[in-house]
Amino acid sequence: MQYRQAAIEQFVVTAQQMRDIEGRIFAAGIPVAALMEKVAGLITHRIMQLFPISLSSPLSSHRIGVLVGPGHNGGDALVVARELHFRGYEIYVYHPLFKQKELTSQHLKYVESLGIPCYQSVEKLKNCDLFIDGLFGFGLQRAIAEPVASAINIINQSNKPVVSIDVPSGLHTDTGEVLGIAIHATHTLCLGLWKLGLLQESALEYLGKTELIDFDIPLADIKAILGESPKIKRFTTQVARSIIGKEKASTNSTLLPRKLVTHKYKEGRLLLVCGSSRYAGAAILTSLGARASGVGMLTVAVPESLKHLMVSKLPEALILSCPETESGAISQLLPNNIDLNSFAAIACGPGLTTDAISVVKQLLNSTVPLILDADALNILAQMKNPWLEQGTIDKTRKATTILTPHTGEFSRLFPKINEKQQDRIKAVKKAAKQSGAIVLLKGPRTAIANPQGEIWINPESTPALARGGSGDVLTGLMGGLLAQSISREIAPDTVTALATWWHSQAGILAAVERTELGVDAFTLTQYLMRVVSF
Ligand SMILES: NC(=O)C1=CN([C@@H]2O[C@H](COP(=O)(O)OP(=O)(O)OC[C@H]3O[C@@H](n4cnc5c(N)ncnc54)[C@H](O)[C@@H]3O)[C@@H](O)[C@H]2O)[C@@H](O)CC1
Ligand SMILES: [K+]
Repeated sequence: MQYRQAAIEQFVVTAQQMRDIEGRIFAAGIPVAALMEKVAGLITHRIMQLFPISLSSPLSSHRIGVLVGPGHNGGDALVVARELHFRGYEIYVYHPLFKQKELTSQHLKYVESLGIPCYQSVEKLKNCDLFIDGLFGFGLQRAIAEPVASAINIINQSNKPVVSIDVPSGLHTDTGEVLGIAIHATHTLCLGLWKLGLLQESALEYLGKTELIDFDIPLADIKAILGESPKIKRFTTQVARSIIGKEKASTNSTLLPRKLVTHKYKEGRLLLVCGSSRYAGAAILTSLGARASGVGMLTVAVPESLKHLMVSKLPEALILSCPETESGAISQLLPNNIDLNSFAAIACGPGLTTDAISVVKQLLNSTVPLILDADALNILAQMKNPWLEQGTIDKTRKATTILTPHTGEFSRLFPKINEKQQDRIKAVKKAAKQSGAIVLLKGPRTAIANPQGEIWINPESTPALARGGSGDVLTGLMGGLLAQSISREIAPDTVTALATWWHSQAGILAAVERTELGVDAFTLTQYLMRVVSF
C-alpha cells in the first residue's frame, strides 16, 4: 500500500480540524468551486460503480432522489445530481426552503436549467429507487427541525438504499450523536479524512458501509493541523501488518520473521493468572488466546483443583497450581516460589472471582507489565486504589499497566467519568490520564488510550463477538503479544490495539464462514491463527 493511502486511512478529524485543513488548501489557492467539482466527480464515479445502469434493465430502475441542504454538502450533492443526469440516470431533487450558500444556489440554478425536476416536497421523490443524502455535512450546528425532520423520516421509512455524502445528515460530526433525527444510510462516503463521529458507537447504526473518498489533500496540510504524529488514529489492517511484519526482514520490531537464533524465553515469557472452580472455562479460553499469539513460554496460575483439566487442555503450558479459597478462587501465588519479575508480562482476571483479592495486590506489586481484566478490574475498583485518580499507577508500579474494561467495569473503575455520555473516546482518554494506565474500553468500536492522550480506535468488528468468553480470549492473546513485544520495542498501547484488531478480525472471519451465531469463544480461538496467515 502506498505511504499516502496508508497514512490517510489512519487519520481522524473533528469538524473544526477539517475546517482548518480546508482553510489551508483554499488559502493556498485552490478555488472552492474547483474542489467541489473534484470531490463530487469522485463521489459520482463511486455511485456509478455501486449502482451501475445495466443495459439489460430499464432506466426507470435508476431513479435517484437527491436531498440537497443549504451548505456545501448540498453543493456536492447538486454536482453529483448534474453528473449522474448526464450519465443517463433519472434525477429528482429535493431542496427544502433554505437560504443557500452562494455556490450551492448557483449549482441549483444550473441543475434546474437542465430540466432536472426540483421540489420542495420530499413526497415527490417517492418513486425513487435510491437516495443521495446531501442535506448536511460537517456544518450541522443544531438539531434538525421541520420540514427536514419529517423528510428524513420519510426517507428512512422508504427502505431504499441511501448514500450519504460525508456523514449521514443529522449526526454530529465529532460525537456521532443524533441531533434530532438522522438519515439511516446504507453507504457513507466520507470525504477526505475520517470524521471522528463515524467511529463513535452512537453513529454505527446510521452509517451502513463506510468508505473514504480520498481527494488528495496534501499531507503537509493535514500534518500542519493534526501534528506530525496525530493523537487519534484508526488501527488499520495496514498498521497491524506492519507490526506483525511477515513480509519484512526482521527489524527487531516485528513479530515475524523470527530470528534464526532464538529460544523460548526470548520469544516472550507470559504468566496468566485466571480461573476458579466456578469459572474453569475462562482459564482455558484465556490460555488458548495466549497460545495463538505465538508466545514462547506460557505459564498459567490456576487454583489447584483446575490443574489436571488445564494440563489436559494445554500440554505445552506450565501449569502452576495455587492454594485456593473455600469458594475455589486462587488465594495466593507465593507458595509456588515463583519470581513474578522473571516474566516478560502478566495477564490477570478472567474467571478469577472477586475472592482473589490478595493475588491482585501481589501482582500490582510486581514490576512487570500487567494486564488487568474482568474480576481483576472489579477487585481494583473495590480496593478504591488512589492511583486510579492520581494518574500514577504506572509510576507507582514502575511498569506498564493495561486495564481492559467493558462498559460496566469501566463505570465501576471510573465512577466520576460518565461513560454513558455519547463520547466514549473522550471518556477513555480521561480514564487513561486520570489513572496513568493504558485503558482499553471495549465495545463495537473499542478505543485504547495511553496517559499521554494518544488514542487508537479499532475501526472494524462484529456483533458475533458479543458472547461470553470472548473477552477472555482477548486477554490471553494480548498477554502473549505483550510478552513478545518487550524485546521488540513495540509500544504497549500499540500491542493492546494489535490484540484488539486481531481478535476482531478473527471474529469477522469466523462470522463470514459460520454466521454471527457461530462464533462461540472456543471457535474464535481456532480462527486467531488464520488472521495472520495472510
Ligand atoms: N472540507 C472539505 O475539504 C470539503 C467539504 N466539502 C463539503 O462541504 C461540507 C461542509 O459544508 P458546509 O460547511 O457548508 O456545511 P454543511 O453543508 O454541512 O451545512 C452548513 C449549512 O447548514 C446550516 N445549518 C447547520 N445546521 C442546521 C440545521 N440544524 N438546520 C438548518 N440549517 C442548518 C448552516 O447555517 C450552513 O448554512 C462537507 O460536509 C462536504 O460535503 C466538499 O465540497 C469539498 C471539500
Ligand atoms: K450528508
